Amino acid sequence: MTDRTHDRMTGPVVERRGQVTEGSTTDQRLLDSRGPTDWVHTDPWRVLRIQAEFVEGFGALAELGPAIAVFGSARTPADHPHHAVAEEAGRKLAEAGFAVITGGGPGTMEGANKGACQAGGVSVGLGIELPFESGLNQWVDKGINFRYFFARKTMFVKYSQGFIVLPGGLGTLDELFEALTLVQTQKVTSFPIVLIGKDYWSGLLGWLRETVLADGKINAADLDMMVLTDDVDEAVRLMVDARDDRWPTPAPKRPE
Ligand SMILES: C/C(=C\CNc1ncnc2c1ncn2[C@@H]1O[C@H](COP(=O)(O)O)[C@@H](O)[C@H]1O)CO
Repeated sequence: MTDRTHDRMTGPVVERRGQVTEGSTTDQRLLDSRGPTDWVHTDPWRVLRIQAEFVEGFGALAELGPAIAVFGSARTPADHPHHAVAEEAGRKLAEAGFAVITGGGPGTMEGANKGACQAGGVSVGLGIELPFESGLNQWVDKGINFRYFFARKTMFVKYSQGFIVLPGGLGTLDELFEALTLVQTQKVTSFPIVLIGKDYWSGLLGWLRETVLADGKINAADLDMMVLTDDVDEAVRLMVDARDDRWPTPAPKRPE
């Protein structure tokens, strides 16, 4: 007969004989509020929190409809021309029937949310928990706060039909290059990426062409994934065209 008195069960994991490790059971940890709390910082527990971020994000955004993400610097002052461009982009995207998704933070994000909100559109902010608290800007009407960048990034790509990228720093570059990689590897299809700000972005595009392309690290066609413009109307038109290609106007219903 097996002596089960020394079995240790932690959820689905059973430990016996030499494999038994010291520690409390899951129930004990749940019910004994005086017990150690460091277990909530363990990886298995973190997985549940990550899962919860996906579940909450998918739930909150499932019925958003066509949306465009607008990226750009968190540091753009409200009186900077880039802020006005972001506001114009948010407004014109909303007027074209798009929800506008930003990182929900200050600067360019706030500009785009303000434009969308004031135009009566759906203004979304996907915030990120950072060591320096900034919170969702006041123009976000539907906001989700994420702990994990990767869960948040999934939401941007899953719920946007295109990206508009205004001048920005490392965060913006990360978002731009992630989108480019996803399009290049065909993880997303029919996904326009428009850079607004010729003066700001020309240097980067020149380096991609003259160094990265010249050295054979990308194909010429990869550069065509981005359109560079100063014209917000052109940026919005490209988004509308992509939407129309993807969802052509449904044929009128035949009378019953
Ligand atoms: C820097 C400050 C606050 C930062 N708060 C942010 N809130 C939400 N999203 C953010 C924040 N900072 C960066 N992001 C994301 O990256 C992009 C901007 O980063 P950049 O380095 O400024 O270019 C932006 O699109 C967000 O998605 C206090 O001012």
